[in-house]
Amino acid sequence: MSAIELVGVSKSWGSSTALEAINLRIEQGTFCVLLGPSGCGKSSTLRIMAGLESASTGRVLMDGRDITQVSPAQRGMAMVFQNYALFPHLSVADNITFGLSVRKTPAAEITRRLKETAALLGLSSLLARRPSQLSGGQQQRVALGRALVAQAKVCLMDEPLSNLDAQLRQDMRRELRDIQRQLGLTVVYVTHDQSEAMSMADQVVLLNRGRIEQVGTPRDLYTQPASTFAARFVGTPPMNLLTLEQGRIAGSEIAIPLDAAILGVRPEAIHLHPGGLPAVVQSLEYLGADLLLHCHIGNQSLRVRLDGQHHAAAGDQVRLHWSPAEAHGFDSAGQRIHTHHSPASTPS
Ligand SMILES: Nc1ncnc2c1ncn2[C@@H]1O[C@H](COP(=O)(O)OP(=O)(O)OP(=O)(O)O)[C@@H](O)[C@H]1O
Repeated sequence: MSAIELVGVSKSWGSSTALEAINLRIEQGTFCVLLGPSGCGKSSTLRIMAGLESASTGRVLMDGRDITQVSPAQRGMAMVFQNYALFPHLSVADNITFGLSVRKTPAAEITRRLKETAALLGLSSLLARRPSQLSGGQQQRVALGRALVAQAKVCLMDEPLSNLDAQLRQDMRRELRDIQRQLGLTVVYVTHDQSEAMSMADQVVLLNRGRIEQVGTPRDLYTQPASTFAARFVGTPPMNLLTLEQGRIAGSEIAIPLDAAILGVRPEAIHLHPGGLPAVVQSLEYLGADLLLHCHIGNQSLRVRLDGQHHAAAGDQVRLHWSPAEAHGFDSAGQRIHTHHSPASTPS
C-alpha cells in the first residue's frame, strides 16, 4: 500500500492553473523528491499533501485512506521548511519538544524521546542553547529533530538545505538520507536542484508547469529521459540536443541514421575518435578533473566533457564519436522515441 497517493489532484488560483490532474504514488519508507524549476508546482503539491492547501479537484490518500478533508494536525505528517521556523526565545530542547508539550505527552516520555532524537542528530551537547547560538547546519538539525521527535511516519520537506553553504549541504544530504533509512521514514522532499535530487532520491518526480514530466529512479531519469525537458533538467552539463533535418544534423551534410527530429547525446558520452563526426572547438572550460569543450557541429552547439588530461584550443578541428546506445531520439514535440540507431560516426 502506498504511504501517500494523489489521485487527479489539480490546483487553480483564479484563472491560473498551478497543478493539472496529478496522479502520484509514494511508497512507504522511500525518499521521494519533487524536482522542477521555479513555479512548476512543487511546493503546492507538498502543501496539498500536508493539508496546508486544499486541492481544487482530486483526492489525497494516506495508507489507502482518503484524507482530503482531514486537517493538517490530524494527518500526523511532520514538516521541515527552508527557514526552519524555530522559536528564537526557546532553547534547543524546548524547540524540539514543543509539539509534544502542546499535545500533553507525559514528561518522562518527552525526556526519553528528546534524548534519543538529540543523540541521533548530534545535538546532545547543544540542548540548552538558543537558535541564535547555533550554526545554520545545527539549526537545520533542530528543525529536523522537531519533525523526528513527533515520530510521524511521513516527513515533508520544502528545500530544507537551501540556506546552507555548499559543503554543509553535501554533508547534510548524506545525514538526512542515513536518518531516513535508519528510521524507515517516508520522506517527500522538494528541491529545484537536480544534483540534490539525484544524490538523495529513491524516486524522482519531475514537474514542469504543473504537470508530471517523468517519475522514476535517478538512473531512469538520467539514462531514459522521457522528454527533452527531462533530458536538459537532469545532468551537468545538460544533454546536448541537436536538431535533425531530413536525416542530417541541421546546417551540415552530416547524416544521422536516426528517425527523430531531435538527437540527444550527453556531453560525457562523447569521445574524440579519428572516425568521428567533424566539429570545431569554439571555447573551453578547464575544470580540473574534466575539460569541457564547446563545439560547433553544423550550425549547432554541442558540449563535450573530456577527461581533464586532454588538451585542446579554440579553433581546433576535432572528430567526435559516441556509441549508438548513447544516442537519444526525440520527436518534434520533444517526446522520447524508443529506438537506438547507430550514429554515422561508427569508428572504422
Ligand atoms: N497563494 C497563491 N496565489 C496565487 N498563485 C499562487 C499561490 N501559490 C502559488 N501560486 C502559483 O502557483 C504556481 C506553483 O507555485 P509553487 O509554489 O507550487 O511552485 P514551486 O515549484 O514550489 O516554485 P519555487 O521553486 O519557486 O518555490 C506558481 O505559478 C505560483 O505563482
